[in-house]
Amino acid sequence: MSSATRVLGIEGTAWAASAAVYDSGRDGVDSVFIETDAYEPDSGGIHPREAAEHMHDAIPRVVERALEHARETFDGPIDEPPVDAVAFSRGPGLGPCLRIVATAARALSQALDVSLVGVNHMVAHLEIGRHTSGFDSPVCLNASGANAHLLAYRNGRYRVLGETMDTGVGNAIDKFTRHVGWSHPGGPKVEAAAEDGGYVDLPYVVKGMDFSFSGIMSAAKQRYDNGVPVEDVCYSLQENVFAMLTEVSERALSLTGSDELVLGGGVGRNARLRDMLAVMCDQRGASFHAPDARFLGDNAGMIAVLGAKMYGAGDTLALADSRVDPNFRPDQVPVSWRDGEPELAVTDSEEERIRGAEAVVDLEPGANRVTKRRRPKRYRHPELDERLRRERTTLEARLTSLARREGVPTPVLGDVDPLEARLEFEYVGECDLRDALTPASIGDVGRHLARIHLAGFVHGDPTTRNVRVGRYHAPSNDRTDDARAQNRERTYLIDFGLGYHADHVEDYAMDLHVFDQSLVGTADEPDPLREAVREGYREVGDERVLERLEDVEGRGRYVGGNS
Ligand SMILES: C[C@@H](O)[C@H](NC(=O)OP(=O)(O)OC[C@H]1O[C@@H](n2cnc3c(N)ncnc32)[C@H](O)[C@@H]1O)C(=O)O
Ligand SMILES: [Fe+2]
Repeated sequence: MSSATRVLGIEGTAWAASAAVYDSGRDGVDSVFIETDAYEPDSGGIHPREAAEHMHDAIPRVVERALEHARETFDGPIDEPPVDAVAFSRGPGLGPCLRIVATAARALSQALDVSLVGVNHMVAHLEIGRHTSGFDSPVCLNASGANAHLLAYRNGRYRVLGETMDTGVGNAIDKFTRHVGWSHPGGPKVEAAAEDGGYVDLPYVVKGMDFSFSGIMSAAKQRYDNGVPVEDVCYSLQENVFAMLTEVSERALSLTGSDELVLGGGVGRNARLRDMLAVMCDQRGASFHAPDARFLGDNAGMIAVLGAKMYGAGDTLALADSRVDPNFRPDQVPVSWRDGEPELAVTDSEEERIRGAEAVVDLEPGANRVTKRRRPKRYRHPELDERLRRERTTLEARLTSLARREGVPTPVLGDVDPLEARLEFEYVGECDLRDALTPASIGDVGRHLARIHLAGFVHGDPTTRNVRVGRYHAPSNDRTDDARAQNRERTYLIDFGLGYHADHVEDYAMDLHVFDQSLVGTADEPDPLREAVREGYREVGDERVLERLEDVEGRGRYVGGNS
């Protein structure tokens, strides 16, 4: 008889004082007991000091309750501890709250004489979904209060494929509800009010794999102040914010080639968000999983479950190393418990029909033609859907031509039909850059991006799939230098559908950053390639953009490479 693993978990990063007992079961049927005491501010948002006072009072109570449960359900020898380990949330979260949780966890592990496991709260939000789904290697959307990001497992880490450029998604929604005078947490109230609402136009901001909520939130407050019914604002807020998250999730599936998506985090309790993700996955033939509501918002169950996996891998902490980390990022965690498990590979390339996240693309190399159609996305509100498809089609046509005028190889435009969201292009290149990652082509990309930035616009989605590489076949009447240098390899930028006019260094740096992250996500040894794109950029472009790029990466949100 193999013995079960039993772990007591403690959570208290922000609002939930929670303790849980995970039992892996002897017969393959596991169980999770969770006891939670929520902090509910009288007014305003979460006050860090009040939250810490709540943890101080409530953590001992919930831990006691979990321990009682562990003792009641323990059928081992009377002189043995009722669990194998104590796991706790080490971060990210509010420092004073984290320290109370850590102190309780250390004391308990010592009293019981069992191992101590330090869990990253964000990774716990995603592992619980992987655990309850049974999926092998899903992409995970984390939609929680203080965060919003997409993660995928690669080279022993969870990589951040995309994330919010400002606040977390829950906090953004909660800020709006504070503005209209509703108590915390606002998310469930927005969901309830949205049921009686209709659609009004609001901003929609997706930049490559990243997204931003600040513009849409100010606009929502303004609409409300101007007398738009709050139900309509709530409805439209949900439609736009969740469509942004769904769009980026789809892009992550497309980029990684995964056909599994799991959802985590407190905002995952929202039925409209789950519905959009399910519809998107259904439309592209992927599987979607959201864990039960009790595992979505902050809870110690997810801490205990991941704690058990880490304990199984021998990933425990010495007391001296058990400091908390309020800024603990998910990509800082060495994933000890998935050794030898499948990771997200890069998909194979040339099919005749490519289903990107954005559009269906029909390739006819023989006819030298590519037709791109932005099909309606069923998950999006029809009005929003139509607006995005039309805008992106027109912009893509315009920016593709503009880039050519700046000397950047792009496909020649054939036909444009904004109403049908259809574009026809010349077929260019022989393969995607992702299948021919050479420093020379990547240097080209650096120079190309620098040129369009100097011309005052960004590509918006410069990934290794949006660059084509191949020999240039000049038509016989083309007498340019390029035509004479026929044997030279050419690097084309395609898919300007997310491009926009911009004159801020920050936008240019973000453009480069998107490409940089795509290299990190695609190449096994990204570092020389990352250097090549910077060198190319430096030759043509503005040095300040490269300085800002370092800045962007130095903000700590983005950790690339294999370290
Ligand atoms: C660092 C950690 O402390 C933080 N946790 C956190 O913020 O709690 P979490 O339970 O994951 O998410 C809470 C958020 O989830 C939102 N929320 C809960 N139910 C919701 C609903 N039905 N619709 C929309 N939002 C909802 C709340 O408004 C709140 O903003 C995090 O994971 O970012
Ligand atoms: Fe959370």
